[in-house]
Amino acid sequence: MAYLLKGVSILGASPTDLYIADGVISDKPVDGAEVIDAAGLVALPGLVDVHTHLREPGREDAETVDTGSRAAALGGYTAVCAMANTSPVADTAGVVEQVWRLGREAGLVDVQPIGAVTVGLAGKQMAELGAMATSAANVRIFSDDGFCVADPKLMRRALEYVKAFDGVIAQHAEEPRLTEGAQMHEGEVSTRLGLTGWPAVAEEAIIARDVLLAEHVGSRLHVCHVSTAGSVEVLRQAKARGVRVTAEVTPHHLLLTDELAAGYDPVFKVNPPLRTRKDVEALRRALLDGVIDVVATDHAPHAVQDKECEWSYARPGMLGLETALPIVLSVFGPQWDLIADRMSIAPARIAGLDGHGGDLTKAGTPANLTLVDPSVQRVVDPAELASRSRNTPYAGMTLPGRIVATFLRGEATVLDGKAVK
Ligand SMILES: NC(=O)N[C@@H](CC(=O)O)C(=O)O
Ligand SMILES: [Zn+2]
Repeated sequence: MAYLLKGVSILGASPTDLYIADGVISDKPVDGAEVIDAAGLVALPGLVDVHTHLREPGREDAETVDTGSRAAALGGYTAVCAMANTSPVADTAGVVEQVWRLGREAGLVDVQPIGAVTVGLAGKQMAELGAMATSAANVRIFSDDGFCVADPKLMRRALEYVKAFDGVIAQHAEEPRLTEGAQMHEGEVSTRLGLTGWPAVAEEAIIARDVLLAEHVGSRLHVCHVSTAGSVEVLRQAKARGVRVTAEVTPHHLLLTDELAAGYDPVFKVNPPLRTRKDVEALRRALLDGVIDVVATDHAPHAVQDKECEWSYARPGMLGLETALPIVLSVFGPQWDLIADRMSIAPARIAGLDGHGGDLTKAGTPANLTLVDPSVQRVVDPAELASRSRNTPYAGMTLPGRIVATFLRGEATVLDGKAVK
């Protein structure tokens, strides 16, 4: 199928005609191309998420590779990295290949499996990182996300191991002794609500340790869901010294604060927890100045019984794929170059996903892109989400931006705001 995006604005530039044929951007008119009236629409390189929980295998009641892929495409994504905290854990070549194959079958986004760092995410014994790296899934990112690789010797060995093939360890930075029993951010609000707090230093201490380990080994570290102003300062110093560290921030940490816990609605329970206004502002500045490299959703679907219960019993995590771009647009406005870099180009580079995050003005670039209508305001209705779960913290909120179409290697996965298959 060939397409002509008529009058499209590439990253906010003046309107032009963009042709897609044979899976790539074409610089000459293509006969018989299907014409899409793209006046007023902005083309972005397809979004790439380095932190998605797809829940398959094991919790198909919360999400599957298929439903999660659909949510991703509808959110403007063309690639997602699937976290390893499934059941069984993605700690062998067999499981990562299964997830990779399910992604291919769904065919809506490129699903790039992340492998566990330790067997069963138990933090005791290194998983077979090499076998996962050389498997069909071609794993490059390893993470025990959900848990921190707390043992410094294991962390060091993992960093050393992946250096051989330029892999990266993505750390969920949480010193477990400092977060025992934690229910929310430790501060004024937790004191008032009588909930045990997760102190900012539990995150910052691990990041400080890990940038030193990464520096010592000369290997690549990626920090998941950075949530505090202090973490930003640790990262700023490490980057200034040339440490090979990258970092992500979630849409919810860019917008929401710990005050939301006051209603005890578990939809706002997440790890790391929502922090303070001061943290939110520091994270926004860090994304703007590049100390934080990417926006990652940490899309964390949960079944109703795991979320609609008493706060302390509820699982942490919130949906993200279908609302990420609207949230980022609402926070930063139409800064298209920034959005393209932090949500597509930089994440594709971190994940080693060639073909994503390409230059849409160049002929021959793989046609992975999304078309956004920034003029539309939409109310988030959980019932309309493609995800199998409903735990969005944005229900009822009016957000800017509608994903009109998404293309994966030149094939439409979303047209007119609807998934094609
Ligand atoms: N973010 C969360 O609160 N939960 C994630 C795990 C994680 O990303 O730490 C999950 O798998 O549900
Ligand atoms: Zn995590």
